[in-house]
Amino acid sequence: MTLHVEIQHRQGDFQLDLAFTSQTGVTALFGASGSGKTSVLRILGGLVRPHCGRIVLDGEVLLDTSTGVFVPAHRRRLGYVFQEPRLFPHLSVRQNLLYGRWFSSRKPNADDVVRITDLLGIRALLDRRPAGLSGGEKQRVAIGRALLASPRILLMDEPLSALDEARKAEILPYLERLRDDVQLPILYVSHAATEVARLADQVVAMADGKITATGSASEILALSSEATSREAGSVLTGRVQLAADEPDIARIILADCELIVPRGQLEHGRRLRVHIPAREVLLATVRPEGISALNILKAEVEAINLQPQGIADVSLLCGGERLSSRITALSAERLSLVAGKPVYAIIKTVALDTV
Ligand SMILES: Nc1ncnc2c1ncn2[C@@H]1O[C@H](COP(=O)(O)OP(=O)(O)OP(=O)(O)O)[C@@H](O)[C@H]1O
Repeated sequence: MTLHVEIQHRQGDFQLDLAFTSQTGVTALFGASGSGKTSVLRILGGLVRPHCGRIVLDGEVLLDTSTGVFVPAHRRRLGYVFQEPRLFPHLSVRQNLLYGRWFSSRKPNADDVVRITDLLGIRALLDRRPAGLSGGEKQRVAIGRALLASPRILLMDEPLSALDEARKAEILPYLERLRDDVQLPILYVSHAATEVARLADQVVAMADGKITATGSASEILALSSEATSREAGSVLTGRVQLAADEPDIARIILADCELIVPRGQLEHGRRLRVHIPAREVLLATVRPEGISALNILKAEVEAINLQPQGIADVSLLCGGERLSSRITALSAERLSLVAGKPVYAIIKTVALDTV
């Protein structure tokens, strides 16, 4: 799958001006509120016609303002999942799920319904009404409805933002399954670094209607640019290991070290990306004792970048992994940090943001 997007569009005082190409996998449109992410999705979905633009999906031109091509929304075969599930309250889950077929050229059959309801863990809910479902269940039904319309790509607009942390944790593994098992291309709008770290193969960072950076999740989330500074940090990839004698925790096995995190809904053996915000990584020059943090990693200072307002961004090497720590310049000075110095990186387990 290749999606090529070029847009120039003014709405009120706001100007969108961007171009990007996304490949198979999950591409995240990542940026602060008001950066224009939803506007891009609405234009892609055919809900808004931009002043100037060209959108090509796998060689098919969906929009080209220079030649007057505008494929209407219902013919684009794109699945749309919004922040709110937008289910019909008077229809059962089954009827809600099948609603999307009216707009699909490929009608789902009974096998499709079984496959998708199993994938999303909603088969037992088929005869229920939306009013009786939890927020997480409703959103999984909304995802199922979008999938049953056989989309070529799924557009997701902050699909977890209306949910509490527990419901987010419930849905994230299903999105990972869509990415890994179904291999459905997803364009995922989010301002949450945690979700982007966990899901995205490619990140398009946006600010003020423009693209500020594109790259892998680890490249973009390591940046301390204006768009990401609050969440600057590292993205580490490992495999989940669960042990019967450790019922509450999971170990994330990385290249040369491991992290302990709350078990939550994590599945044994699954590849997982964890985002560790730089502000949650403390440094010590001797191994701390009598401390509640479970993750204390041996590391070496790679580089120190002094930032405005007395902040120091410290890049660390932990075995084969690169970890960022954001401390005050005063602390860096007091610890006499220099490149090559051995240190201990202390990560609060709850700060791992795997959920
Ligand atoms: N129909 C419209 N008319 C005028 N301005 C609009 C319109 N729709 C959106 N905007 C403005 O465009 C800008 C981008 O909005 P958009 O919703 O795309 O941002 P976003 O990054 O998705 O933000 P959020 O995460 O808060 O949804 C905002 O300043 C918004 O006020």
